[in-house]
Amino acid sequence: MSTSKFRGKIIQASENGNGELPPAPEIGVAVFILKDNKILFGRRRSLSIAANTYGLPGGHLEFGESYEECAAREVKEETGLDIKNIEVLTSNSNLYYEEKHLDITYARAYLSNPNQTPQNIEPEKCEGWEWCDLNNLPEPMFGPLKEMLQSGFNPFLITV
Ligand SMILES: Nc1nc2c([nH]c(=O)n2[C@H]2C[C@H](O)[C@@H](COP(=O)(O)OP(=O)(O)OP(=O)(O)O)O2)c(=O)[nH]1
Repeated sequence: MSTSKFRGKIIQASENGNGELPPAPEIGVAVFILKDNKILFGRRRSLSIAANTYGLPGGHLEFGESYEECAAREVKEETGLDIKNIEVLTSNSNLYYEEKHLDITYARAYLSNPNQTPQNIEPEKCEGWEWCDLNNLPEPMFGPLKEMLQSGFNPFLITV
């Protein structure tokens, strides 16, 4: 019988009655793209978790990918932008809405060509991209991201 651990407790596949294990944590990468004093945010559409909130470009880590590779790939897929100087800043783990366990790594990056403008390549997932000031952040914001920024996390200043 297969087992899994949930909140420190060993769980057997039969325990939830249908023979399924609890869902695995989701590994995500979200990218602060910095331009002058602005950060790129997009308003999420209803297909994804945290619908209608503002979040950073990003997505799920694929098998064999580094965080930096994931950051570059997701940014390109979602915005068409090429980014450079990608640095991993921090990670956090959240039980979000008590439904999903999100393990998110945040990276920072800059535009390879500062004249590039973001395109909304996945309009089914995002309403569009906006450059926002750190002192005038868009609302409502993706919960864990908001908590991090409200606690004083500053992607412009953090040294890694
Ligand atoms: N894009 C993005 N994801 C975030 C942020 N904060 C945060 O916890 N996440 C989590 C939600 C998901 O568990 C995970 C991936 O994000 P996503 O929901 O945008 O994924 P996606 O559909 O674009 O990616 P994919 O499945 O195509 O790889 O990261 C954020 O600011 N931006």
